[in-house]
Amino acid sequence: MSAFVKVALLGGSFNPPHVGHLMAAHYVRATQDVDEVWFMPTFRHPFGKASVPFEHRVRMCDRMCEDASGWMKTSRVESEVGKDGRTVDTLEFLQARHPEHRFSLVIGSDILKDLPHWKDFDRIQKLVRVVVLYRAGYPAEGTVGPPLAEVSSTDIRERLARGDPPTDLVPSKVLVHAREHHLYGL
Ligand SMILES: Nc1ncnc2c1ncn2[C@@H]1O[C@H](COP(=O)(O)OP(=O)(O)OP(=O)(O)O)[C@@H](O)[C@H]1O
Ligand SMILES: O=C(O)c1ccc[n+]([C@@H]2O[C@H](COP(=O)([O-])O)[C@@H](O)[C@H]2O)c1
Repeated sequence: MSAFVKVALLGGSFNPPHVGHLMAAHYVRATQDVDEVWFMPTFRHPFGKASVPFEHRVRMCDRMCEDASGWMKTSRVESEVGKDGRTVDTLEFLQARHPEHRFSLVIGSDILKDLPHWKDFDRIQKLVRVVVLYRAGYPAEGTVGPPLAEVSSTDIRERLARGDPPTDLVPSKVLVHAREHHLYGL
């Protein structure tokens, strides 16, 4: 057994979290030799993507983690790095803070087209193992596993906007939080 805690990081807006994120976490934990999966909501999105406040997205991710036995967590680290939300800076910060952990970075294949615009993706690949999941609709070289759920936060926000509650796509505890706080027009 490794002396290190092996942590897979799944960064994103989580606006809101959905079953695609949940399935991705389960898939990674089941197949990619990791002990924990951490959801890492954006604080300052590098491309300026607008979302409901960070605290709500953290709390919705927490609700999504509640039924797992501690291996699925939410990290507030993006609010602590103090820079402009670039993943390379977050990874350096986490590695300095947790020398006892071995991190990997998980991304969906929809993100591959954006990587030329990321800061220092070459350095990211030197710092950590990068796992690219096959997001349904985005086939690409080098992905792992079968196509994962065809669901996005964008679809969910659109359904909410037209009064069609996406109870089949969002963990029920996440929807409870969104309802209690009147997020997304609920
Ligand atoms: N259904 C899915 N299958 C595989 N990966 C996913 C899926 N949904 C999201 N991801 C991955 O999870 C990470 C965070 O995604 P994010 O929170 O931006 O969700 P999203 O559904 O893509 O949101 P939006 O529609 O608002 O862009 C990204 O790496 C993304 O590729
Ligand atoms: O590091 C970068 O330059 C960079 C540029 C854009 C996005 N990211 C990260 O990519 C992850 C997914 O973002 P998104 O747009 O799908 O919500 C999230 O963790 C972002 O911080 C990172």
